[in-house]
Amino acid sequence: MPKFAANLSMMFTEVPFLDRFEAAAKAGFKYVEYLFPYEYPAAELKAKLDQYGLKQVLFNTAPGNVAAGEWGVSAIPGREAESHRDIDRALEYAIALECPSVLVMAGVVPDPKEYAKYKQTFIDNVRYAADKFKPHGINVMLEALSAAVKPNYLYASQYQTLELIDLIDRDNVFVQLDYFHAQIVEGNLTRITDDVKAKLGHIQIASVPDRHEPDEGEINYTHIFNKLDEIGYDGWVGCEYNPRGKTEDGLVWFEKYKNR
Ligand SMILES: O=C(O)C(=O)[C@@H](O)CO
Ligand SMILES: [Mg+2]
Repeated sequence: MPKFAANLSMMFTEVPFLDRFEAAAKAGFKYVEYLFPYEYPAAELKAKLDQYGLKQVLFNTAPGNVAAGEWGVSAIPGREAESHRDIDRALEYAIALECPSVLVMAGVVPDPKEYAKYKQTFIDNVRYAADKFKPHGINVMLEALSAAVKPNYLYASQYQTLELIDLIDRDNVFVQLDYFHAQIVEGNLTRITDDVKAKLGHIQIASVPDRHEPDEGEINYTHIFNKLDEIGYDGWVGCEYNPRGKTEDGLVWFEKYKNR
């Protein structure tokens, strides 16, 4: 059965960020992921992980100017120096946190006519990340985002992710398959799982359409978790959902998985 990671950006938001490590551990999680570590010194975050016996499995490169609609800068032509700085900073955190994977955020493409330039910029910057991460055994994740969450993000389909990975041509770049986005964009989740399995590096889950616990809505997660066992997936599954109510109250689905 999959190893589940609590997403501390979305779960346990009843308490301040630094208290969410304890809350996740108390709820039975052994692994955590979250969007960004950069507001805190890495040593402070590592101390929290160690104190509660947790392993960090994923975080993202910096998002750029979120208030201005940005969601990553690594695809934006002219922002290469900033992208490289963000990647270098992410690497420092990944080493300090002993985190095996970092999602390199691409960014939105404001004008579809510019798409090819953005795509090539992203390919070049991800190659930079992959080459910097490689000696440390750290992997780069690429995640397709649905327009429902981030309109005009560089890529929305799992098949675009696969094409990008092919073009980037580095052996430490993998698919981060978020079933929430994949269901909205293309469905066919069983086939998608088979199609990406050779390059599958990380998974995220939530119900569709409401992005709640994985026990309601369009996706049959019992089937998905069995499918992940069938393909021999041994990575992590990030619980990237907005709890319906109090986080702990929504964890009934997790009971049978929590000792893994
Ligand atoms: O939005 C998501 O889904 C994510 O996983 C974020 O980390 C990146 O947009
Ligand atoms: Mg996601």
